[in-house]
Order: sequence, then structure tokens, then C-alpha cells
Amino acid sequence: MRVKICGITQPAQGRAIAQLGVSALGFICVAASPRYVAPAQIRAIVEALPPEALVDRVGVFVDAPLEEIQQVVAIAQLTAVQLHGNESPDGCQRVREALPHIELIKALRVRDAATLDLAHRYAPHIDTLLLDAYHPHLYGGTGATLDWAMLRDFDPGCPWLLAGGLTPDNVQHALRAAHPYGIDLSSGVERSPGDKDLGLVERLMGAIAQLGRQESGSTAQDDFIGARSPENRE
Ligand SMILES: O=C(O)c1ccccc1N[C@@H]1O[C@H](COP(=O)(O)O)[C@@H](O)[C@H]1O
Repeated sequence: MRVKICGITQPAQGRAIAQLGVSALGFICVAASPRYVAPAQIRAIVEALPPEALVDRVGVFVDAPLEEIQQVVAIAQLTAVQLHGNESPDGCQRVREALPHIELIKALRVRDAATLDLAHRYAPHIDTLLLDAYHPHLYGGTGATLDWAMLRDFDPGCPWLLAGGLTPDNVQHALRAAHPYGIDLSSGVERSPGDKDLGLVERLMGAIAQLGRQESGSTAQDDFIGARSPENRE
């Protein structure tokens, strides 16, 4: 199970969260968000990560120009880009061609079942799909949940991440209902926007490991936690 914790703003918290065994850290590159971090600050967080922590570094953008995305990737040493706005499949393809070695994640904000039908149009142009809850005024980090039952058989044709209002308390319920290859959390593991609660991240990892043990009948958590970006582009 790939676990991405998004909205990291502080080097010490990025480092501590990486040491808890998450697969990816997310950085909000959207100036209007209370979780915004400037590229130089992301770089400082990345440089503070323990060298042994193999953690993906994801920049989150909303309808940003390609040149801006390229600049931030270079300055901040990102390994992945998450497009969280109204980017089209063609727009995703342009980012993919400009940044061929960077994982491309496209977020769809799910308003109803019709949004899920769009997924197949994106799959050929991206590495990973992410489903977040729809909010009329905000792009993300809202804490609103999806209808997980609707996602029971969801298969977009590429790996997908479940986001939207996940917490240590509801993650097992969500993962029994839907079957993503990974999850993404922001507000469910923080004290206030951008200030992560390490205790909640620890509880989250415990809840996922417990579910993995229950489902496999094993005592090892490694099979269930820790997958990094999909190697599906060769
Ligand atoms: O977190 C933000 O402020 C944000 C701003 C703009 C686009 C995306 C943003 N966050 C993404 O929101 C989802 C889920 O958040 P939550 O767990 O419901 O709080 C996650 O994918 C973040 O990357």
C-alpha cells in the first residue's frame, strides 16, 4: 500500500514522517492554499530527509503553466507532479513529454459517477490517477470524503490513489470498501493546515498495518505498506 502524506511545510516534520515509513510526501505549490510552500522551502525539506528514506516527493499544482511546473520540479528536486485542477488529458500529455522522468499524477475531484467515466480518458497520458472529493469552492485539502462504496470495482486502467477526508479512524473502512493501490491524506493527519500531527500519522500507519495483517493473515507489514511510484512507463 502506497501512503502519501500531503501538505508538508516543515523540514523536521517531513523528516519524521519519512521515518515513519510513508512512501511519498506532498508539497502544495498552490499560492492560494494555507498549505502553500515555496520551492526553496520544499528544497530545504527534501535536503533534510534521511538519506536512507526512499520517499517520493510530490509537488501539487492547480492549472499551473508548464514552465512554472518545470521550474519548481528543478528547484525543489521533486520526483512527481500532481495536477489537481482542471487539466485536460492533452495538458497532462504535455507535462509528461516535458518531464519524462517525473511521475505524473492526475487528480479528479469526484462530483458523481460521471466523473469516474473520465478516468479512462486520462489513463494513457498519466502514471497514476488520484480521486479526491468534490468541493464547490476549494480544490483540495477539504477533509470531505468520497462515496467509497461507489469505488468498489473502480479500475481506471492505471494505478490509482484514494484521497479525500481519510483519517486514522476511517482508513480501514475506506480500504475495505474501495481497493486503491495507495492512499493520500492531508487534513486528516494535521493540527492545523500545514502543521502535521506525527501521532496521527503514526496511528494511520498502525491502522494500515493492522488491516494488512488481517487481510493476509500474516504478521509482516512490508507487503502492505511501502510501495513507491509505479514503474509503468517503460
Ligand atoms: O491541501 C491543499 O491545500 C490542496 C490545495 C490545492 C489542491 C490540492 C490540495 N490538497 C490535496 O487534497 C487531497 C485530500 O486532502 P484531505 O485529506 O481531504 O485534506 C490530497 O490529495 C491533497 O494533495
